[in-house]
Amino acid sequence: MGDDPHPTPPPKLHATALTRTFGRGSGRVDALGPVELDVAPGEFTCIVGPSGCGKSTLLRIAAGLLRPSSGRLQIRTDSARPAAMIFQDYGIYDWKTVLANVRFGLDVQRVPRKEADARAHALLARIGLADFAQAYPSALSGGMRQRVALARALAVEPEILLMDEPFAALDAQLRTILQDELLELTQATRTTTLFITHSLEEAIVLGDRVLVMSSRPGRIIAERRPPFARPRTGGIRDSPEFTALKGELWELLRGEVRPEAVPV
Ligand SMILES: Nc1ncnc2c1ncn2[C@@H]1O[C@H](COP(=O)(O)OP(=O)(O)OP(=O)(O)O)[C@@H](O)[C@H]1O
Repeated sequence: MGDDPHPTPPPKLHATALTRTFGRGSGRVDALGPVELDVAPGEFTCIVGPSGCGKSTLLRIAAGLLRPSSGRLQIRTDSARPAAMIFQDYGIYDWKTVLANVRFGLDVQRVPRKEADARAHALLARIGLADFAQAYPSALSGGMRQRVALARALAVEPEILLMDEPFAALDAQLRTILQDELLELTQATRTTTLFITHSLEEAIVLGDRVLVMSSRPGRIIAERRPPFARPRTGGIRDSPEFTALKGELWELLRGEVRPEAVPV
């Protein structure tokens, strides 16, 4: 066999036979799996699935916040800061200024103050918050707070970005705006991302791949690749391909969302 001039890079995230249960005996809940999942470097993977199917559990295992019950999940790391996570509730510190919040991970990494400030200011400018560097989060709207959380996560140039319903608390218009901003940012940085959402629209706009999970215990039951070249913009929402894929994904999900409620 000759050497392949373009070998496929190993996945950034690799999960195999991954399961998680909570509790014991009659209180036992099979929350997740078995899940097989590979995420390639630079790939933006979205996961959609019914409520309670184990999506957050999967992400928390990826972030190292929770241990699997069986199987394993590996993140291939080239740096000391493998993963950054963003939650729905922002997770930013109210007692720190916006600048200090964005710089937080860099301070932990002991990046020299001057360089850390420069990187934080550059990111704030990019997300339209340059004028708020010295403000405290209490002075910001929900959308602005989530932008700060995003800037803080990206500042450390993570190997993989883990996002759990980051826009769920925002109103529809703001959500669309932040989707477009995240699209632009991640297309520029090519950050490997695992993104959980209830919104099919969000998954199609952002994802290289959309994975559909079954009801609990969540397994991956389908994969679709939105047929939109990169760099793409939010304008794809208006295309017939978008509407068709959204319909197809909804059909896949429909059987999983509270199956007991579906009339026979
Ligand atoms: N710490 C825990 N102890 C006991 N059960 C848990 C725990 N964490 C999650 N569960 C259960 O595991 C299942 C999966 O929860 P998880 O939060 O991962 O689902 P999800 O798909 O993220 O849900 P949602 O979309 O509603 O946020 C649920 O039935 C939940 O009640």
